[in-house]
Amino acid sequence: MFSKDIGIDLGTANVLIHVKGKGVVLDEPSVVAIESDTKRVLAVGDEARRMVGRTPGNIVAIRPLRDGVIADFEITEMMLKHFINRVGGKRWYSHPRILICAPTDITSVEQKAIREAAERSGAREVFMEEEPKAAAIGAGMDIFQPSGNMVVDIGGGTTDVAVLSMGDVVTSSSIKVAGDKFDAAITRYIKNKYKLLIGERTSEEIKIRIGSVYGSGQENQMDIRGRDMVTGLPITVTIHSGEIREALSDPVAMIVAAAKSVLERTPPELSADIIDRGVIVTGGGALLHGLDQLMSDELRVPVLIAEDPMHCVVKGTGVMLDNLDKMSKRKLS
Ligand SMILES: Nc1ncnc2c1ncn2[C@@H]1O[C@H](COP(=O)(O)OP(=O)(O)OP(=O)(O)O)[C@@H](O)[C@H]1O
Repeated sequence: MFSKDIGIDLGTANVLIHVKGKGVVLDEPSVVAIESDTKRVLAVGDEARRMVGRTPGNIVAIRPLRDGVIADFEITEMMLKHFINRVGGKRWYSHPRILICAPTDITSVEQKAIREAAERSGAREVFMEEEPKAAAIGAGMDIFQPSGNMVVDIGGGTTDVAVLSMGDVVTSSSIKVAGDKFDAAITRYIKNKYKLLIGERTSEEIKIRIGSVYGSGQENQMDIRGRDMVTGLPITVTIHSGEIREALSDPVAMIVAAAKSVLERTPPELSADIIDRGVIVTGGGALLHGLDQLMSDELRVPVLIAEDPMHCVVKGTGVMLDNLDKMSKRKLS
């Protein structure tokens, strides 16, 4: 019988929802546009994102989850409820079970509040799972055997590195260096080199279109527009992949260091498994050109980019929902 269990990847950059039997039904940015004086919500998701950096004074487009933590709890709750209701509408007559993967570093108070928000949206039961676990399962790893599996999930706010065995995390590290820090590094580089101010969305677009972290011959260029810091006027500058590589070298080195530190703390038997199976990279950051070659050079183990890396966590929630009764699960108190 069709069940309405749903899995949610509540990410700092994107929220994805998986409905059992239907697959991924929602994939939208974690952005809410509100009227600052009345606090009225004007738009959520894609529509709100189009407003980032382009709103008049009384409208603000907010990313309520930033740097892997909940920066604005009230808005996060509103956004979560909005998305759950959008997916379920009035059809939640059989109250669903909801499994949520939230950022790794949120506090127990925040976890409790997320659960309550989901319950108020009609959930019968709410479960929370660790993001790297869902990412590994969604990437197709069998983490329930007594063998080592290593996943590096590079999202918007955080990079989570974990070695999993027998269904649980053995060694891990979570750092607040991921897609947002890449964008900030690009903004800084262009400001210093060209005295050009660009917006958050432009730096993300540069990263996605010509970003590269490994000099492999595939060089691209892009014309960017922004405000000249000296004249104050709009100008266009052409930038190249090599420059973005330079801009991203520090944050990428921090991710490599986090992965090395996890490998160094991993028991030798599990390390041997990782050499055989390789490290899997998930999350939007996995799409950065050349990341697999760079990491594999640095870590000296095979590194593979997951198929459809931005959907791994939510796909993992789908698999976990199928096994909810069998799997060891952590229900919030
Ligand atoms: N082609 C691409 N190349 C590089 N980065 C990309 C690409 N596409 C998306 N991204 C980046 O991926 C990030 C979003 O990834 P993802 O949706 O996995 O994060 P999230 O799950 O919301 O974040 P978190 O795991 O921190 O909660 C953004 O920073 C985005 O700019």
